Order: sequence, then C-alpha cells, then structure tokens
Amino acid sequence: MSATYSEQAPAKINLFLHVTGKRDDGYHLLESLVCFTATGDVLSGECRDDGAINLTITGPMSASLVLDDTRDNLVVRAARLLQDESGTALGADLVLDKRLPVASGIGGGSADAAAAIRLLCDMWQLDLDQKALARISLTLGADVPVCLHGKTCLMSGIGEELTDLPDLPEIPMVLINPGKAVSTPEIFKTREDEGFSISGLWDIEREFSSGASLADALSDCGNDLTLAATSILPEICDVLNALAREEGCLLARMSGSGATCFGIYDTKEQAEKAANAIASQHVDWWISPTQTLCEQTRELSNIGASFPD
Ligand SMILES: C[C@@](CO)(OP(=O)(O)O)[C@H](O)COP(=O)(O)OP(=O)(O)OC[C@H]1O[C@@H](n2ccc(N)nc2=O)[C@H](O)[C@@H]1O
Ligand SMILES: Nc1ncnc2c1ncn2[C@@H]1O[C@H](COP(=O)(O)OP(=O)(O)O)[C@@H](O)[C@H]1O
Repeated sequence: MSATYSEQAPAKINLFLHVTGKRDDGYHLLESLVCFTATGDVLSGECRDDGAINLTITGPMSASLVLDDTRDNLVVRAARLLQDESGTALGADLVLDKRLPVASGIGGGSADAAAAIRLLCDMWQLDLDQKALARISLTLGADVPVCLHGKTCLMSGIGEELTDLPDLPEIPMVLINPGKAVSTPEIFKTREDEGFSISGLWDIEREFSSGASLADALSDCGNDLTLAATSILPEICDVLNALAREEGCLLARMSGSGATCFGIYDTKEQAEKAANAIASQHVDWWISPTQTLCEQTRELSNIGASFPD
C-alpha cells in the first residue's frame, strides 16, 4: 500500500487590500497585507504509477464543487501543470476536504492549488526551482503565489511580488461568510470608476506584539473592493456590523473581493463568544472562530494534525 501524504490549505486573509493601478491586460495592481489562519481545507493523496490524476471532494463545502467537472478544479490543474513541467510519469489519487466557502475572498481554491503543488512536489520527489514554481502558481491564479508562500507578507504587483514581514503574533479572529458567492472579476469591474490608492504606505519593518497594535495600524488602511462588493451584496454590511458590535472586536473588515469578512478580537474567549452569539442569530452564515498562523503554530500544523472542524 502506498503512503498517504497530507497538506493543509489555510485560508488567506487580506488584512488590508489597496488597488494601486491597472495593467494594460486588465489585471489590477494591488498592495495587500496577507496572513493565513488555522481554518482551512485539507488535501491528501496517494501516488499512482499510471499518470492518472483523480480527485474526490469531501467535507462540509464539497456540495459547492462536486457538480463542477473536477478537471477544472484548481487542484487537478496544478497537478497537470506539475506533470508537464517535470515530465513525471506518476499520477495521484487526491482527496480534498473542502471546508472553506467557495468564491469567498479567502482564496480557498488558491490555497488548494498551493497545497497540491506542495503535496505533489513532495510525493513525486520533484526538484523544481523557485522560478518554475512561481511561474506555475501565477498561471493558476493571482492569489496562488502568496498561498504557496504561506507566510505573512506584503503582496504587490498583481499578486506575484511578495515581501516577507516580521511574523505576526497569534491573533484571535472570527471569519464570517453570508453564504453567497461573489465573482472576483465582477467586483473588479464594478469598482472601475473608483480611483487608485497610493502604494508604499505600509511600514514593512514594523513589528506587532498584539492584535490591538495591529488593528490600530490597520485602521489607516482599508479594503478598496468593499464598496463594489457591498453594492452587489449588501448583506456584507450586516456581516461587518455583526462582527463589530460584539465585545472585544478591534477591527472588522472584508477579505479579498468578499464576501467573507474577518473580525480581530482582543482575546480568544471574546472571539469564541462573538462567534457563538452571531451563530445563534444567523443560522445560514458560515462562522469560524480562528487565529492567525504564526511561525510556531505553522510548525505545529506541519506535523500532520488536521485543522479543527
Ligand atoms: C482579490 C484577491 C486579493 O487577494 O483575492 P480573492 O477575492 O480572490 O480571494 C485576488 O487578487 C484574486 O486572485 P485570484 O482569485 O487568484 O484571481 P485570478 O483567478 O487570477 O483572476 C480572476 C479575475 O480577477 C481580476 N483580477 C484578479 C487579480 C488582480 N490582481 N487583478 C484583477 O483584476 C481579473 O478580472 C481576473 O480575470
Ligand atoms: N479547489 C477549489 N476550491 C474552490 N474553488 C475552486 C477550486 N477549484 C476551482 N475553483 C473555482 O475557483 C473560483 C474561485 O474560488 P475561490 O478560490 O474559493 O475564491 P476566492 O479566491 O474568492 O476565495 C470558484 O468559482 C470555483 O469554481
């Protein structure tokens, strides 16, 4: 029996997201402080020697994806690109435990693609250089390079320029999605008439010892896609208000192109309490109390333990 490999696909959070320009090909230039959370999908797999790539999708959010052709799934696309690049004759039976809401601004599909790259490079013992991996990841989506990087960083360009930042402490958070997908291209199109933010505002050397000091610095920034997203899905305002009104909330903001929003809380207890209180009023919302991944917790999660449900 062949060994089972497993990789975690943590949700990506855009702590701030500024749109700083637009390229001739229509892609937008961004500047975003990105971190990752202990909430995420889990990808596992076994090696095949016939080159076939099979994907089974399980988990609470699998219904949003199982009806799609799995050939279009970012996990399978990542696997095919790695096969082409490396020339390997190996294949894989992959299982994606889908826990993150789909098309929700926390990069679930991108995180899965990045997890597939990590898992298959390990399983197939590929020795591809960083340049090849960066190229493959960007081909899969603008958010895939940062998910492959997997560490707190400042993301710029269209998503391919990554600057490491001092690690964040473990910050208590609540993630909420109102249960409705939003389309990233549509959000960018809707904000067409809005101007651009200035780049270079974030002090890349600044260190934060607590969620409070981070939230304070983040209050000078924002998410430039919020106006467009709330005009398409006004429920996002309800989510932001629900997060902000709970005790201990230091900041409530939308991630990416939405609709998932995050609240930063002073303590873990306050985050848990807020999540429970909001869940009792909104049974159809996806609500996840969590925390940011920092160096220490990331090392622990690499041991192979899966994310908490
Ligand atoms: C907005 C962000 C912020 O982190 O997050 P999400 O909302 O997806 O989580 C990302 O840039 C999304 O990255 P990703 O979802 O991989 O985007 P892609 O598949 O490459 O592009 C989808 C579409 O979004 C628009 N797009 C995306 C990225 C970018 N820098 N400029 C753009 O204009 C383009 O219209 C593109 O056709
Ligand atoms: N493994 C996957 N998980 C989620 N979405 C996927 C996956 N593979 C392909 N997709 C497609 O990618 C699109 C963006 O999904 P996702 O990455 O979840 O969005 P976002 O980056 O906004 O959180 C969806 O429309 C979905 O159909």
